[in-house]
Amino acid sequence: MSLMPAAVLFDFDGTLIDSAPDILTGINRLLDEENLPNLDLAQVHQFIGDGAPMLVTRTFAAVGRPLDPDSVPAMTDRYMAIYEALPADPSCVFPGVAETLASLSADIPLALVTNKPERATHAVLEAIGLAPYFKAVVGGDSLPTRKPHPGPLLHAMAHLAAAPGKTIMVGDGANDVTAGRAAGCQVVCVTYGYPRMPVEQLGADRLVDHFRDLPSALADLTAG
Ligand SMILES: O=C(O)COP(=O)(O)O
Ligand SMILES: [Mg+2]
Repeated sequence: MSLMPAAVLFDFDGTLIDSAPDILTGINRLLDEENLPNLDLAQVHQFIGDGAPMLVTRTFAAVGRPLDPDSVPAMTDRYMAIYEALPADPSCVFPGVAETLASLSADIPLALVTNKPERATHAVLEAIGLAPYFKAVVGGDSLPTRKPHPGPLLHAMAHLAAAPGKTIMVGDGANDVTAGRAAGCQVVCVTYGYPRMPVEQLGADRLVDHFRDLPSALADLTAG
């Protein structure tokens, strides 16, 4: 095997899974309950990545009924209950992800570091068959901080006993790059996710158009 990092940390939404259609379904059911107009997929792509409370906050602002900050937690709980009741479809896994994670995880420890709440993250991972590949899972509500804060990445690396300088973060957005840099990691971004800005401008060390290109990008970065 070529030289590889000590560990790899992965973002979830937009990197491993195309979760936006399920998130859209959940958000629109919530909006229906509130007698509000529905969002479309392009809007949801823009609202994913900063955790469920921010998704809900952006949604209500977009349909013209901004939430009082005090009502965000309860509305987020309601959204998560709807989302968790939706069956996760294994076809949401991006091409090449399952095979690549299977082969990487045979050689190095992998962790998931997502802003999606932890309980829903575990449920989706189990439903789509990716759970066995991760030695640690950190969700957006697992710790007092979430990405772009480096805390969740540092927590995952401590769990894996992996040094930041030898660990690579793989994501799809600015939060992943900012958190990765702040945690002392190199960063790879996929180009097919939900970046909210041109992916070339995120400042990643490498971009990959397809998940199957990841092992060679990891080997390149590790070789320096
Ligand atoms: O729940 C979100 O906002 C998206 O989470 P991510 O960190 O897996 O992209
Ligand atoms: Mg993401």
